[in-house]
Amino acid sequence: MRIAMAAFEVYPFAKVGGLADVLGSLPKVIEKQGEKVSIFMPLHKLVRKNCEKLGITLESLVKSIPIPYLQTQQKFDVYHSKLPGSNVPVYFIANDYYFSAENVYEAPDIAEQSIFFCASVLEAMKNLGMQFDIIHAHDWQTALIPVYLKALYRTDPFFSKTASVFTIHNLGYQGIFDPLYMKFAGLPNYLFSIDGLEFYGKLNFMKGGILFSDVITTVSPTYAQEIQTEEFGEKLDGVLRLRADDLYGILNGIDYLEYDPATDKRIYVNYDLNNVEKKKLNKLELQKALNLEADENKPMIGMINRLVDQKGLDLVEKAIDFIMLFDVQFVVLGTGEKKYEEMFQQIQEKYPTRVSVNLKFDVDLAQKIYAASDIFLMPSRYEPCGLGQMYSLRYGTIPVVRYTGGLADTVKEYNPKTKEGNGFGFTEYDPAHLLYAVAKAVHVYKNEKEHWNRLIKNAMQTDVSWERSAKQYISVYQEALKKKRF
Ligand SMILES: Nc1ncnc2c1ncn2[C@@H]1O[C@H](COP(=O)(O)OP(=O)(O)O[C@H]2O[C@H](CO)[C@@H](O)[C@H](O)[C@H]2O)[C@@H](O)[C@H]1O
Repeated sequence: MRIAMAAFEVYPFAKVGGLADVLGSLPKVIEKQGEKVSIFMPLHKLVRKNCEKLGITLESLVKSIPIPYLQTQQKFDVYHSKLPGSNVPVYFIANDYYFSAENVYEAPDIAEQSIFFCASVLEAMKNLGMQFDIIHAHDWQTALIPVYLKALYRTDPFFSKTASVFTIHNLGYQGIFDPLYMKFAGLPNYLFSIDGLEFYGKLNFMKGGILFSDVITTVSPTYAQEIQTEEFGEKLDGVLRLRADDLYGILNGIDYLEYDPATDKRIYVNYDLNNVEKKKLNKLELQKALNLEADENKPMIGMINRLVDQKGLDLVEKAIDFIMLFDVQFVVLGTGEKKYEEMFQQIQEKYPTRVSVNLKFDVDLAQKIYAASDIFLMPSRYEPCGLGQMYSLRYGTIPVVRYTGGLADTVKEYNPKTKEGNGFGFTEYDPAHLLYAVAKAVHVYKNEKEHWNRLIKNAMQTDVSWERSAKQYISVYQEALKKKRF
């Protein structure tokens, strides 16, 4: 099969959150399993910067391609490179007007930007004569690709054998805009209806992706069920129930080659299951680097997140003073909403010797925290899959999570009787429940060394690789070809 993926973030070219990790790793594993994968992404300013840093040169393929049906004179160029560590081609859609913001999601008009990208991807394929069996679009920024395929390109023989797959990485971001963008996008008016892109009087790109793709996936089996309920459905639960037969939940994985504590160059000291005591050296080094008391026996709780409501940070705010009573260290890495940045700054001021708050985006520091921490905190309000807990497991850092979405699919409560389980968690969205889960973890860490060592072993042996999930994607692609509608 020839598969084209389209997304706004691909690691290492541009990363804001977990979407980049998925696009930077899944295609490589699908390729290893014998399929041909290509990636299409915008040539963000950040991509140019990262390519410079990584010594990657981009090859120019075509220049100044117009898109006749859009209400813009803007044209696009296509550049080409490969996903590092693979043969997966990456095609960059370049246009200085739309993709010159400092960061990925900072363009002045993200609706126009997304429309321009989606149309460019399809026009680039035609222009370069690249036909695909599957076009796999990720998140709302690329959700108009399946819409265009079913609307404007429906009778185009070039795409007659192409099926589309749309993956929801996060239903919390849908791309909701003024209906006037229908005209800019060159989409027929009849699509602006309750059975189409209309959403409470607005235009909803993600709704388009859900309704017009041949198959929909999301990033964990539990989240696939949750989003069909009113509680998690973000007002699209009805539409998702309508397409329940074509909706699959496939758990994300992580790149086992890139993220391996035995070889990871970003961490201070490498270790594996056979010499896991060396993990503590990472803690000692990080304590020194972050000006915390260097004490290998102090439990260190790590947290790495985009600082947004989704991540359950209000629970942390309410529980933190009690958590600090356990005589722990707390290391935070994240950027995001101002209110949360301020909240963490205040926590840092209150506990200057035991808390380290790092309000920046730093992938190297992230790995150091995954390796150094004893406990990784992820109390999300909702979590489509979550990668932080997966990196933690791989690095022998015990996750304490709220059992929702992919967190419920990957973290299993430790049972001291059977010695099974790889972490701790809670279900009710409540600070007391979070506190209890942290207390359990700290208690075992401090008083039950044998169980703690078993937990580390179980965590590091948990399979969070892509192998199984990549197979599932391939069979979903085959389903999409069978299910291809009109
Ligand atoms: N300040 C910082 N510095 C360095 N690295 C940072 C960082 N802040 C976050 N990160 C990194 O960004 C990634 C976050 O990924 P997650 O999957 O946990 O959440 P996210 O909500 O972004 O992803 C969405 O998409 C993914 C992919 O499908 C789903 O797993 C998830 O549930 C969904 O919300 C991790 O690799 C983490 O280390």
